[in-house]
Amino acid sequence: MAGLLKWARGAVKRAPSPPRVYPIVKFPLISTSEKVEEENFGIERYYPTRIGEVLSSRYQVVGKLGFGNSSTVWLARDLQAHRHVAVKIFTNDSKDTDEIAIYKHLSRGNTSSLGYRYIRTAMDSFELVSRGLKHPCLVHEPLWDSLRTILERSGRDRLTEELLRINLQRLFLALDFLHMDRKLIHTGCYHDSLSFHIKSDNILHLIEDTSILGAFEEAEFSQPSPRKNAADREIYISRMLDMPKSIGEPVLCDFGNAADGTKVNNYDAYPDVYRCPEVMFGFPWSYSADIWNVGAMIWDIFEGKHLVSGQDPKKGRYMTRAHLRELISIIGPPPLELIKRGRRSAEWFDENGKWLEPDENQPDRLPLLASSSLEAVEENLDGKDKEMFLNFVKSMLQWEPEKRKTARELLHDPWLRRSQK
Ligand SMILES: Nc1ncnc2c1ncn2[C@@H]1O[C@H](COP(=O)(O)OP(=O)(O)OP(=O)(O)O)[C@@H](O)[C@H]1O
Repeated sequence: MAGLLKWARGAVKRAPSPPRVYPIVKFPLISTSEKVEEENFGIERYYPTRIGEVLSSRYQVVGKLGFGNSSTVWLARDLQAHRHVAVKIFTNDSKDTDEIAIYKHLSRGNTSSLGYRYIRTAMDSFELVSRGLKHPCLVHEPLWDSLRTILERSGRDRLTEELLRINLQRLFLALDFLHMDRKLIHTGCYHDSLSFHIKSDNILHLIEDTSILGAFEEAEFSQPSPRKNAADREIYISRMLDMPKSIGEPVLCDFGNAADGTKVNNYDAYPDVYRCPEVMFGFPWSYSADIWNVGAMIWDIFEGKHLVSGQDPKKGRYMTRAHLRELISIIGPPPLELIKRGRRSAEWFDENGKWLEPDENQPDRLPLLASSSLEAVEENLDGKDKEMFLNFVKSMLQWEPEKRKTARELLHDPWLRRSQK
């Protein structure tokens, strides 16, 4: 009987759709002298995707969603499952096969846990080959704008307090799953110009109103996006998805550089202003480094500016000493215990934990800044709201990693829970 039911279910399964035929139509042509999107990162590294192309005998590309340093991302129609998907096609030099392994690892966790809903998952993976070189590919749920793009679209530079809470609640659920269930730290290695930390670009939104996917496909079909003809390919301008009827839940993305939390991680990680004290001082970092990262990111999306600049007035660029003295000004000096643990502490502190001020022998040092506080640099809230918000932020921006609250503890924070009226 069970076999018969299975057969019946299979028999009524829809046959794969035939690929849509893309007629040769006119499209706005971009001058060959203009550099377009991924061309700025070295075009020969990218797979020469064409709109209308069927990938892996299953996914027909219907438009370009975006690009990054290591991939292009395309909206595709899954001809077998009769739905839209996002296909991320990695460059031929990418180390992002790690990302595929990480998605496999993520899917082996407790997928019924709440946090799993708030991380980007992979539905499939395959490989393309172009000019003899491999391009790993991941298939994801199509997602809507990132937090950063939402702010840009709305012409604002900061989220409302309520939106901030909603996003952070989901983010901490995602991090709790990542840290506790999967033993992963979101941000691992850090390359000079690339940053893979938790940031507003890495928080995208689920699409509940799927009509925007059909509208995207039709818009590309009837009014093809501008493109440039290059020797072996067409280079397209990405198309934005329309505004959905309502914005779906936020999901955390970009796990390609996640670090194994069960190992001792002692290498340089996190880009400049998001870097936690343990990385600056040079001792091992763990899950709590992500928490510091979130504390610093909150400033970007709620205050409309970085918490610190890290700009060294004498060197004219980011320097750890400039970062440290800004932090000292707003959260006070680091405890002696922490200074003693740091491999690099002697560069900035004496053996009693006192900041090394400039003197005749070392005039190039930076003097400490005037003392300020998080209260003084927070500009949006007043009274009780401000007090509760700052207590919440301070529980993340603790010099000592052990004193930072975990993602799970932060979910119980009184300021964060205030929205659940
Ligand atoms: N699932 C998705 N749905 C819709 N758009 C997406 C999706 N994934 C990525 N994008 C779009 O594609 C862009 C590039 O994606 P992503 O940041 O993952 O690429 P990347 O090559 O890993 O970037 P980088 O290496 O520069 O951080 C994103 O900014 C986003 O606009």
